Amino acid sequence: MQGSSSSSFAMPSLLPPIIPAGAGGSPGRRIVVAHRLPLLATPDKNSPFGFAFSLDADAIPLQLSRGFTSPVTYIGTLPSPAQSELVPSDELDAYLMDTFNCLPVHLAGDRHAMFYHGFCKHYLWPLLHYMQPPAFMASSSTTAAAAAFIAANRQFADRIIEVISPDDGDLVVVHDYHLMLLPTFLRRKCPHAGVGIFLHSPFPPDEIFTSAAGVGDELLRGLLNADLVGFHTVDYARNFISCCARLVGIRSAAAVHGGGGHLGFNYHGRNVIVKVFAVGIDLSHLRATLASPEAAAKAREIADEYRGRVLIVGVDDVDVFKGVKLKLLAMEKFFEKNRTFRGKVVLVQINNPARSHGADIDAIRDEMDKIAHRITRRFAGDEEGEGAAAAAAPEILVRIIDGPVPMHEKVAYYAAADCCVITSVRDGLNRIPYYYTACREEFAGVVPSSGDVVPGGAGRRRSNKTSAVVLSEFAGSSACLGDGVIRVNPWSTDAIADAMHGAITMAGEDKLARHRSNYRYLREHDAATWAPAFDGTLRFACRDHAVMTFVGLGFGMSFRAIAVRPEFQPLVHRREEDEQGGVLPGRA
Ligand SMILES: O=P(O)(O)OC[C@H]1O[C@@H](O)[C@H](O)[C@@H](O)[C@@H]1O
Repeated sequence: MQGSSSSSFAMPSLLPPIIPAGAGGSPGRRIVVAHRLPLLATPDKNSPFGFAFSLDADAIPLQLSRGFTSPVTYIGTLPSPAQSELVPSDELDAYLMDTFNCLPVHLAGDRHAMFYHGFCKHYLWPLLHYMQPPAFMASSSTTAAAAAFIAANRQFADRIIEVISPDDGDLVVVHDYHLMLLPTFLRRKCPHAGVGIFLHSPFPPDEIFTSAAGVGDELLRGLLNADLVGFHTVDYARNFISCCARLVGIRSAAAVHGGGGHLGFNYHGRNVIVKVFAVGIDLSHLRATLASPEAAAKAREIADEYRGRVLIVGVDDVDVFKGVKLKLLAMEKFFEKNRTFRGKVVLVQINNPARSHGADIDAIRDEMDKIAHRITRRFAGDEEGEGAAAAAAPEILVRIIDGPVPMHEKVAYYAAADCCVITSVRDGLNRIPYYYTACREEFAGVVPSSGDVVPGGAGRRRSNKTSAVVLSEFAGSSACLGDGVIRVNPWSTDAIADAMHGAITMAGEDKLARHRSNYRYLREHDAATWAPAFDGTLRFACRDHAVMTFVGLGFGMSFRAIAVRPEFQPLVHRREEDEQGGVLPGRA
């Protein structure tokens, strides 16, 4: 029984090919572990489980598994709301494994809430986004949240232990910050496991990370218990290395440069490689979405609705770090500064549903609504200049769409937009500029160009195979796209407003050159390129596992006394036991 898909059009197979071990692919399986399984769950009375399941094509771990040449097993929690509502059973586990290669981790409701909302989203997420968490450490609820985080990471590791066979070449690929402690638990029970972890979040400088008193060093050790630690950018990798030097005592002099553009540590006699990997978008899946009748119909609807106006698009999670308030304030400034554009430019801001909750999330929504209404109140119907008579009086200048918006509608907005604006104050990568650029290229022709309302563009129909991206310098993707984007400091609303103006009035050749440069990057770094790169480095990092000997604590290590929070104490005690002759992480 296959769960119903969220969209009605046909998709190419999303699962990586099933290749029997030893049949030409890399040996062993890849056990891909993430907080969530790459599944969608919709309530379904006809299903024995109460939910119908389908693969979630937008799940990053699924997209990034496309390039593996080994069979893949996914481990993670069930999608919401199944995670909290479904009663675990062997039948369910067997069904998900048989149908989707998915093995669920059943975290009890309270534990999951404390793990995810309590520790991950309210503590780790701000910390990794360079925010010190002072209130957290004093709170008593924190102890429970930290304990849930530890217990959840252990439970994930236990699930891996049930299926891993290191001697057959199985390797574990862990996604993201929720599971930073997982390698510690896994290595205790399975010292020879080959483990790589990729952080999709930023990683802060040591000055910030030290504020996680009594927690940070164990998180670092968790990462160091992997064989490969991957990041989006060189800055995050460098920050991680300086945190390791400061909190765990690994002297940077002990880090050795590897041939493949990576840094290597010797941690307890084991090689640990730190490396940057490009994460792109799944172009083949995007093309299938763009080819759907739903996308074309939506694109035509958008073109009709915004005909004669320049469309700016923004798509963001509702999250304090996405800088959406700054974006709206900049839009207000843009209309203040550019009277001739009043009535001729509209911002459509799509808010993805928040995955967490709290006063900060509610506050963002309220502020966005207030600013959007104020912009319309101040500037709607106030247009002037040559096109004033012709332009229909706009009802709104900023339209906020509070998600969920299906992918086929998002791609239609991207394809129709003359400019995309992302103003995160801190962001691991942010692939929205990638999607926008790809949709402009791949969907050209379906949506009429609005070039005729841009000064200098009158009378000319510009090709849609062009795009303009205004991107925060604090988003990881700005380092990847380089000069293809107009880079801004999002803390300056003047700078954003000027960048928006620059983007929509940019000379055609300049715009085309930037678009081509961005699109080339997307083609060269398709999501399918991640797995071979990560897998190859992981296998290289694990090459000595079979013959590893204990090098000794003295090598490149010096420990200093760090006060450890009580809930993290069990980890430390175990480590001390290990160092006294037990199972030392990575020791043969
Ligand atoms: O918000 P969550 O559920 O903790 O998920 C975090 C991840 O969410 C993804 O959407 C982002 O692309 C990642 O960069 C990020 O790390």
